[in-house]
Amino acid sequence: MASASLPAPAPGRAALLKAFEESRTGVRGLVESGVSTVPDIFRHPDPYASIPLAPPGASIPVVDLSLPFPDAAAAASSAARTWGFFHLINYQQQPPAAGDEYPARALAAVRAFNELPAAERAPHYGRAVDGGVNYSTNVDLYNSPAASWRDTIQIMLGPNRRPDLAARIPAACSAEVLEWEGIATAAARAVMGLLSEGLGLGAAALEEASCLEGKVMACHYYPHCPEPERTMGIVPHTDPGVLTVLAQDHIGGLQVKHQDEEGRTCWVEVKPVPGALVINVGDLLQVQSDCLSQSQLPNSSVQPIHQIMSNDIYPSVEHRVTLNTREEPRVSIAIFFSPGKRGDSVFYGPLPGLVSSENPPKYRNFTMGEFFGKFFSRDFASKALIEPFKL
Ligand SMILES: O=C(O)CCC(=O)C(=O)O
Ligand SMILES: [Fe+2]
Repeated sequence: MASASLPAPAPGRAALLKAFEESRTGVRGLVESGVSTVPDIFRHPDPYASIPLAPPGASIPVVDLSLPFPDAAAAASSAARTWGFFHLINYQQQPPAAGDEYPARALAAVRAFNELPAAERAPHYGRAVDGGVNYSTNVDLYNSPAASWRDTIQIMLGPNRRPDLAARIPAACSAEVLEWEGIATAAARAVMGLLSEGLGLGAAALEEASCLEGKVMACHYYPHCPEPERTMGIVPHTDPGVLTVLAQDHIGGLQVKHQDEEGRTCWVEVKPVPGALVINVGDLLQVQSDCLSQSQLPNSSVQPIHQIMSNDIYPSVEHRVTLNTREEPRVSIAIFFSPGKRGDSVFYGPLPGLVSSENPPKYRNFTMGEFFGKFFSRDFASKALIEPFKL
């Protein structure tokens, strides 16, 4: 019996991902090739469903670093408790000189790299983390049900920073992003001081717990999208670290989940504020407060040596990036700070000073290896990261 020849089956998601990945030019490469629709692998079922947008005028709090320390600490602590997010202003001691404005210079340099000809970007494309730098589309590309419209240069700044790191970062932005690292780290140090103070731990607690030493920078480029309603820039997620310092350009799109006084949940836009950084609490600050070193335990009794976790006092709040119809791309640079002390015998868990019989610990202790192992084996879109550590 003669069989009519059937059309070849449409390639499955795995084959489409493979073809996309082999182009080595990211989402920007799709835009360069002239796509006028969002390819299937980037389509989200209904990206903007479910939770409403907050009315215009709603916004995250502002913390002014030029206020006297106790006032700034009270403002940061209140913002972190109620929103998990705030704008930080007056974080640079001196206004930047003309032509030397940061973070604008770093954002422009990241944009310049992403807009180099495809043949110059492609050699950088890859997912390996051992080189200290990678450039790819979505760190969770193979773990998530739908890809997002974003390319990222990821830079491992510490601990175990490579001595040749500067040479491994694309030359188009290397000097600028490393200059920005210094300024952003100074801002993070100041904010950690405020937040530690706000927990009643004294200003030095987070820094002493090595929370400025673990650093990953993610330089995001969100190309213009032909169908912004079909996909996302970043799906709703929480950040894994202790604290995130984010610089964004003028485009906007970041939104934070927030519950108002009447208990209604909505997405609040984080509109770009010139001269402000966006600061947010990460999962480890929500959870952690107590770091234990087995090697320092006399007679196996437990002696806390680091205390950094807030036992849910500072929540790590979901956020996402939406796309818009503007022709321009969006650029942002996030630095995720986390504890630099990572040995198998170094444990993190709720701070003894914050727990009592009325306020029992909500999480068990864990190592950074266990924590980041969970982070890299899941897709972005879940709050599931800290669930396994809940008591
Ligand atoms: O680009 C942004 O505004 C946010 C980026 C972000 O949430 C992240 O990298 O975790
Ligand atoms: Fe994030």
